[in-house]
Amino acid sequence: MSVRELLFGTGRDWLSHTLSTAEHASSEKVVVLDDGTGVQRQDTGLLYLEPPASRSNPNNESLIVSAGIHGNETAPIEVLNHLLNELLDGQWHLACPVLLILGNPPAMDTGVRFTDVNLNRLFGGAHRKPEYHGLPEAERARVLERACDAFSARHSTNLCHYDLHTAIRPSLREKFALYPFVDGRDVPQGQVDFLLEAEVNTLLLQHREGTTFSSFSSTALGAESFTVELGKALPFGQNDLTRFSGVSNALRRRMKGEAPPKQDGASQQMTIFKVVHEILNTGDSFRFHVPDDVPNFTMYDPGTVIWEDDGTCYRVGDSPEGIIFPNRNVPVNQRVGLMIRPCN
Ligand SMILES: O=C(O)CCC(=O)N[C@@H](CCC(=O)O)C(=O)O
Ligand SMILES: [Zn+2]
Repeated sequence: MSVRELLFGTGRDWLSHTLSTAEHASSEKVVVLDDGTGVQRQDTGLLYLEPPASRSNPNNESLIVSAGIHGNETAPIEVLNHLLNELLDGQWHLACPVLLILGNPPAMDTGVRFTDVNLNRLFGGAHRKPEYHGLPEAERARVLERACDAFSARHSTNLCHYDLHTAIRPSLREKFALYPFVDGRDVPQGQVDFLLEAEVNTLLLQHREGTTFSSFSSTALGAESFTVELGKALPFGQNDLTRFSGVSNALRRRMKGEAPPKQDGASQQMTIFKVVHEILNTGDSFRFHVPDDVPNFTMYDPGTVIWEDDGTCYRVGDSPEGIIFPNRNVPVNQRVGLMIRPCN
């Protein structure tokens, strides 16, 4: 029997196993690969990978890599599943501890962003709020936080978390990352180089702490964390995975413990924006003036009214601002979009 079948059952791999057990927690299972790497299936969509103690970890790091926090963002899920299949098939050897996560299996199974409530607003303990009590996403946020806590307790040195997403709208800048806000922390150059290696050449600096998965791992675990947006969200089977080869190659290189490639200074440059305003749905009188079909990074001139309600009118300030993730169909008090301004 192949390693894949031992872990996931006849004819299955991690993704098909995760979809088939989406409605219930799968039992724990451990398999040791021929090269001594331990693979522990901790729960549905939750895998802990540990190289043998005798192997060196040249980059001295540990990685949490997640996808499918939104169930309809399928390309990053397929990317992680392919990388895992390569590892299980013996195509390369793992050098560092890795926690691999498929975030929201029931939503993945039905091809929706979430089933009851947006999982990526429930981290940092937000899942404990009474209004989320008993909802499947609240329980999943608790399970994921606990798994990340346990992983970081074992592997706290140079812990990094990449939470992979795709966007609802097209983007004028196709691939971009968001760096969660932590007071006084700057983005390390090594992380910028990794993002460029992954063909992500735009970075957004958050202006305050949030309740996203990357914000949780950054604040609570001290990880270097990013939400990474890799293109437009499409259903399973419709992704052109060649568009994701940058992130796939960069993650494989990190998992193998290889040194970063030499940067080509002229062509590789990160464009950085800072978030200047988070638009929230304020309730009955909230009016959002961004049309439904504008792409991410559409820029607005100073003075443009972006949103208003009976008490507030938000206008673009003294220099142009861009819109990210515009989405008027969110519950009261949730994010309708982000306004950004270029830093360089
Ligand atoms: O395209 C959209 O409107 C949403 C894409 C998405 O899921 N983005 C993440 C960003 C998380 C962050 O701010 O770090 C989200 O909204 O959860
Ligand atoms: Zn997403």
